[in-house]
Amino acid sequence: MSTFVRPRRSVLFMPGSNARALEKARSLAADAIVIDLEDAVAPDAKALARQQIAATLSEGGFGPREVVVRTNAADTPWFEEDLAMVAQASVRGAGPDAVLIPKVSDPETLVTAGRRLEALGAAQALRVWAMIETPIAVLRALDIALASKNPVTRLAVLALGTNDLSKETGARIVPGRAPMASWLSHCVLAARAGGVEVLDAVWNDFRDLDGFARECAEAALLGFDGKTLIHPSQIEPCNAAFSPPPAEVEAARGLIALFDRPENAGKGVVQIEGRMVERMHADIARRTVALADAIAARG
Ligand SMILES: CC(C)(COP(=O)(O)OP(=O)(O)OC[C@H]1O[C@@H](n2cnc3c(N)ncnc32)[C@H](O)[C@@H]1OP(=O)(O)O)[C@@H](O)C(=O)NCCC(=O)NCCSC(=O)C[C@H](O)C(=O)O
Ligand SMILES: [Mg+2]
Repeated sequence: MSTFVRPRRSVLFMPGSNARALEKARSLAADAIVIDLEDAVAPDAKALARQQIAATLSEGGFGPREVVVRTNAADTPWFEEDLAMVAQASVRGAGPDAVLIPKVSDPETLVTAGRRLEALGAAQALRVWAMIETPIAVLRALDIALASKNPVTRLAVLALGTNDLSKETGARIVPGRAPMASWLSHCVLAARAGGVEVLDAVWNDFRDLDGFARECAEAALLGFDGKTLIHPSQIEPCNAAFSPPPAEVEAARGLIALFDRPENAGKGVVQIEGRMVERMHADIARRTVALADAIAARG
């Protein structure tokens, strides 16, 4: 049985209006980059940023990095043009891998956006990612995640936005994130129920790499696939936190081999050095190995 995994450990945001950052992104070790048209671009710079992003997409050169464009929110005057730019790039064969829609608060927004992409002729391969960053979005995270079952939505990933959540709720962003911990776990659970991946939110204090490393470790324990980032210095510690450690990969290979032995073919449970392992552990092990192999393939 083969398991396909696309690493999304480190997902770096950059303003679509920042040519230097866009150029740098081609050589950074992030698994994915998100070129932003929303918060990182001032209202009077939106049109220019859109043009710059279209040109950047045409130029390409991002190698194995997944390329994502964040539009403005669906209820803003910029959304239609943002989506059209992405769709047109996609029609030219120079589209990003995905479009990230901020402030998604219900599944209907994803259905409408998906239909619009279809009408604009966007390639089927273009995926949609949704930001969960409003109180209603957290409360409806399961409905939003389950929208992935409707192919028109193209939904593949949920990304948390704790800056907006803090703004909307008054909950503070503090080390350990106790005020938001239940929301984060709830969103991980919802994403898994919907069969989509889920990314933790950004860490704003980009000079504090120790605090950042602690938050990455917490996010990995919570079950996030990776974390969104704002600065290149965050990539390496983030990749380290979300990569399976070599000992875990070795143990996973051993476990798979054990279940593959002819004498264990009919067994649902075996033991390794006094520890019970079931076939579900072999499934987890296959994912670990697939992720490790995909990371190794990136060099
Ligand atoms: C935060 C920054 C404005 C800091 O930028 P800067 O002052 O240029 O930092 P440095 O001098 O330390 O930069 C060193 C070099 O690295 C390049 N750089 C910096 N940031 C990026 C980046 N994000 N991508 C690519 N390259 C980057 C600089 O150009 C320097 O290069 P060099 O010239 O070779 O020395 C800046 O980091 C920044 O703009 N970050 C991204 C901000 C952003 O996109 N924000 C929106 C997403 S976060 C969000 O929306 C939250 C969410 O929605 C929520 O609700 O929580
Ligand atoms: Mg936000």
